[in-house]
Amino acid sequence: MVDTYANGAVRIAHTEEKELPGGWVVLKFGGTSVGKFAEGIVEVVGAGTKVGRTAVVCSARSNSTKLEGTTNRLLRAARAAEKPGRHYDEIVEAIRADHVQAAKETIKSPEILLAFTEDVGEECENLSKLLESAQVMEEVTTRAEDMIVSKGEKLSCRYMAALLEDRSVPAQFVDLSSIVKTHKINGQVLNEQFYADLSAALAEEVYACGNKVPVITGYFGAIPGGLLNLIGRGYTDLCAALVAVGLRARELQVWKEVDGIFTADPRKVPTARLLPSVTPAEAAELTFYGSEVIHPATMKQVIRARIPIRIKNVMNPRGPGTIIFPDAIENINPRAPLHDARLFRTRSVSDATSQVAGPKRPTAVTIKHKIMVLNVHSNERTRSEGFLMNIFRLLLKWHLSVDLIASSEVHVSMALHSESAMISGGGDDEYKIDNEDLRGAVADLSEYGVVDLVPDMAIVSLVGRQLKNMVGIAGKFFSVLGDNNINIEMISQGASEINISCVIEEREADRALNVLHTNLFTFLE
Ligand SMILES: Nc1ncnc2c1ncn2[C@@H]1O[C@H](COP(=O)(O)OP(=O)(O)O)[C@@H](O)[C@H]1O
Ligand SMILES: N[C@@H](CC(=O)OP(=O)(O)O)C(=O)O
Repeated sequence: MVDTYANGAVRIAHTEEKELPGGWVVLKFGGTSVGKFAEGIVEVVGAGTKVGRTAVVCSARSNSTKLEGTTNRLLRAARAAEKPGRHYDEIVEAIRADHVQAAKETIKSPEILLAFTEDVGEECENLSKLLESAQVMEEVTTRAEDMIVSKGEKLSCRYMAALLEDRSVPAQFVDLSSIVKTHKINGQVLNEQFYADLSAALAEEVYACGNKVPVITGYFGAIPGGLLNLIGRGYTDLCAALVAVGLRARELQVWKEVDGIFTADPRKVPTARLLPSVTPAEAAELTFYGSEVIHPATMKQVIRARIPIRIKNVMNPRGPGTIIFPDAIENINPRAPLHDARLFRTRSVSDATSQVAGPKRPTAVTIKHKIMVLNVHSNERTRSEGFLMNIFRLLLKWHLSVDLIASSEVHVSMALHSESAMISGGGDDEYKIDNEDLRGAVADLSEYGVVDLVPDMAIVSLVGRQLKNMVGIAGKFFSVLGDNNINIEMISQGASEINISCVIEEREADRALNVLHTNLFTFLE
């Protein structure tokens, strides 16, 4: 007799699952991929099921750009619920219509289409109720906001599961919106035990799908403090990573609309080349300094579990992509898996560990936009140790985090990044500070020295595991910028042995990227 779950899925013994050829591969698809290439996703998943066990994790749908996507619409609905009137109704209706329309265009089976349309209706009705009650309470709490946002992934995954079924790939929608049992985590949120427990719980959800492909909501659970608050946008990457860890997957595949990681942003540098592989530390550095290919928390989890991450393109599934391959186990620092575990290093070129075969070259060049430099020149009364301590204390107080720092005994320059504008004006208008935290920080910092702000800047970074062995590379980096009349506001080199960064004017950013790529990458051919 066939052993089945309550939902009808065939139960496969866990031991048997592990014996299946190839093991588990976890596939993560972002919102724009679901929005624009849903049928391409079906093909990728269908092909995956032929060679091993496949689990799918999806973000909320975006028809064109993330800005106009479901998550942003849901957040706008939450803001509308904070004001009087039912202005959120039209947003809910737009979300509903959008999903139904997508299904009508792609799902052929009338039964599957009908069932999906009814599910969408129910989810949207429930969403309206959530918004209504938030309005009555005159507050959208973090918890309510998370519940509102979770609808995006639910709708998206219901759609992908329906489409897979329609194309004869047996699939099962998996809702993780209440996977986190708050009483179990004992107030300790996002520590390693929490992630370990969660990974195990996610694997159980997958096993419960039996022989069907699980289509898992990237939104996972009622984390105290809020998923959006604590993890931020891009939480689906982390969810996929935890599923991969729980399943001890053979590989985590992150499907995007770009062939993989390039030597520079291919949309800005036409001669950029696809990199077959990068190290976890390089990928982390690139993500932090503007080439956001993968959420940083994601990498930490999978690399610690020694699972390779492959970046692939939904528009070109046959392409090899880029693989982020975990380091050898002895080099993984369990507390900080993206960093070298050795305490003592040598930067000497004769160091045995630095004898890399083949030509030495930087891995990639990247730009981080929306940077502002904050300079503090100490007044003479303060001693240097106390000076730096006070500055960092005030940055903490005002929730400002520093991307890059250069300091002398009595002067400190810090590059700050913010997605939202902290300053307005410029051109013929006076600059003014729009952000409360920045205003508070400037007022407090002024007690310790003279403060000035330099807006409209960008960080340009050269990243590569071989940089530390490339004698003269820093000189070349700065002279290429100088030869092209690109003024450097601030330099930081040495803190990371795989990164050389400096701050330049935003208006020069794309030109800098191109001249650096031309001069530091192509001459090495
Ligand atoms: N070095 C790089 N390699 C690949 N993509 C890069 C790089 N630097 C920046 N990017 C940009 O990162 C984006 C990632 O791909 P995409 O799938 O479009 O993003 P998202 O997942 O945010 O929708 C692309 O828009 C690409 O232009
Ligand atoms: N839907 C969420 C979470 C997410 O991870 O999105 P994406 O995978 O498309 O970056 C967002 O837009 O932030």
